[in-house]
Amino acid sequence: MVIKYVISYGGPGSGKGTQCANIVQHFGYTHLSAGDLLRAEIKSGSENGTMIQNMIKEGKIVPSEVTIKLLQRAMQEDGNDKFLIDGFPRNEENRAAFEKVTGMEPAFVLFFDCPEEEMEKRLLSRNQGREDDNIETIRKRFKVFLESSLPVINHYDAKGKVRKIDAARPIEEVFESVKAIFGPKNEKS
Ligand SMILES: Nc1ncnc2c1ncn2[C@@H]1O[C@H](COP(=O)(O)OP(=O)(O)O)[C@@H](O)[C@H]1O
Ligand SMILES: Nc1ccn([C@@H]2O[C@H](COP(=O)(O)OP(=O)(O)O)[C@@H](O)[C@H]2O)c(=O)n1
Repeated sequence: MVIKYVISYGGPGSGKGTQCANIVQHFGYTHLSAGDLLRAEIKSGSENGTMIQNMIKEGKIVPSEVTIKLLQRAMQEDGNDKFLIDGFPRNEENRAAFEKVTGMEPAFVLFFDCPEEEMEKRLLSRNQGREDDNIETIRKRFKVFLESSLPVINHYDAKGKVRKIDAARPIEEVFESVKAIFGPKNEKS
């Protein structure tokens, strides 16, 4: 089976997860959120749980090998051939390590571009009880995003794979842009 994956990329609160849920409905991809997988790992009481929890509280990026193992396991268990990988890669090391381990590159990268003020507003009203949605951790996450995003985007840009979307618009409008990128031929019948 030939496996294909698309990356959902953007700052914290840019709306990646929200758009991924729409894409799953419309285009039949399996959504794999790196953040959700890491949070599930904390809950499962695994030996890495405490380390992951501390990193997330500080807005830091968990070592690649940990996140990659979780993604690979989820892909193997699912059995679909189309994956939407959300919140990964978060930095250049994430990207290079994943491609080395799997030997696969993404079909394309959806880049949800959103100003910080808007992302901050959304995160502060997200109400999912997340330990990292407080102003102190949010600022740290923005800093990490600013520092780590450019090399990742530049890498994919050089390969012509970045599809930049203005994510500051209402959810439905953003999804119209997403649909135009996936194209009518990929819609579920
Ligand atoms: N286009 C949008 N306009 C307004 N609010 C949005 C939009 N997209 C997402 N949201 C809301 O903002 C918050 C963060 O969105 P989410 O999809 O969780 O972001 P991310 O996965 O990028 O961190 C959620 O509460 C979501 O309902
Ligand atoms: N590839 C990843 C993705 C998330 N994470 C951690 O998980 C946190 C939350 O990521 P997320 O993708 O669920 O949420 P947002 O920060 O995009 O809102 C990040 O701030 C990191 O601490 C990570 O370490 N490595």
